[in-house]
Amino acid sequence: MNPSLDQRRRIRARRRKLDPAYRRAAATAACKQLLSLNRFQSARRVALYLAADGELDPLPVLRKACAMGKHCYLPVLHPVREQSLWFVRWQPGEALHPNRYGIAEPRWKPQGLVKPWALDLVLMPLVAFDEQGNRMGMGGGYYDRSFAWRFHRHFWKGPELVGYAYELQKLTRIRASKWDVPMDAIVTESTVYMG
Ligand SMILES: Nc1nc2c(c(=O)[nH]1)N(C=O)[C@@H](CNc1ccc(C(=O)N[C@@H](CCC(=O)O)C(=O)O)cc1)CN2
Ligand SMILES: Nc1ncnc2c1ncn2[C@@H]1O[C@H](COP(=O)(O)OP(=O)(O)OP(=O)(O)O)[C@@H](O)[C@H]1O
Repeated sequence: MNPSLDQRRRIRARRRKLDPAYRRAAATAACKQLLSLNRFQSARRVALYLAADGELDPLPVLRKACAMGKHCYLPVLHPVREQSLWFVRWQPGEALHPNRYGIAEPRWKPQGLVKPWALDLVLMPLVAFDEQGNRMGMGGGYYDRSFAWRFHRHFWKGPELVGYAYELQKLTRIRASKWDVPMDAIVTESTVYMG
């Protein structure tokens, strides 16, 4: 069996088993870590995600960011571009609908859409990471496709890509594929790993 498939399944299962009290404490602690970063404080347009499958919950960050006057965006499966993402402005209380994976997303409207390169900071959901900034996701290649243009940029690399995950999702080393877009930093409930 493909070892990374097996690993993906194992980590997802471990993540789902965390108890609610730990989840809440971790969501608060990770939010504090993120808020302490200059690159978060100076970001105006921030993309986050809505937690699914036991992911570390960025809702405290979303609330705080909105209160700080930042514009918050959520990933939406691109209607025509295969396995790619768009980002749609969203605020707590606005309507959400499940996408084909059952993950809640806002309905896109032309005026609320932003291209990935127009964001300042992207909080990336992930299944596993390593300290070098390598990321293993859910296996759809969505974030890799959406930020592949980064490979052709030498100076301006667009938004800061910040992984957001539980400490238990850290692996010693992830073997990156050529299409894997590395992250600039990873924030967990206990640490910030800087790329
Ligand atoms: N919260 C959150 N939102 C996100 C992502 C994410 O990782 N987390 N994505 C990050 O890319 C995109 C969605 N990507 C996903 C890719 C695969 C599966 C998934 O569950 N796949 C099934 C098998 C495939 C199927 O059901 O058709 C599985 O692995 O069991 C879910 C989301 C956009 N939104
Ligand atoms: N830029 C790209 N162009 C074409 N195909 C790509 C690109 N990036 C990834 N893929 C394809 O997507 C598939 C899934 O990639 P991978 O397993 O790295 O996804 P992932 O990062 O885990 O998923 P996600 O970003 O959705 O969480 C691979 O088969 C890969 O060939």
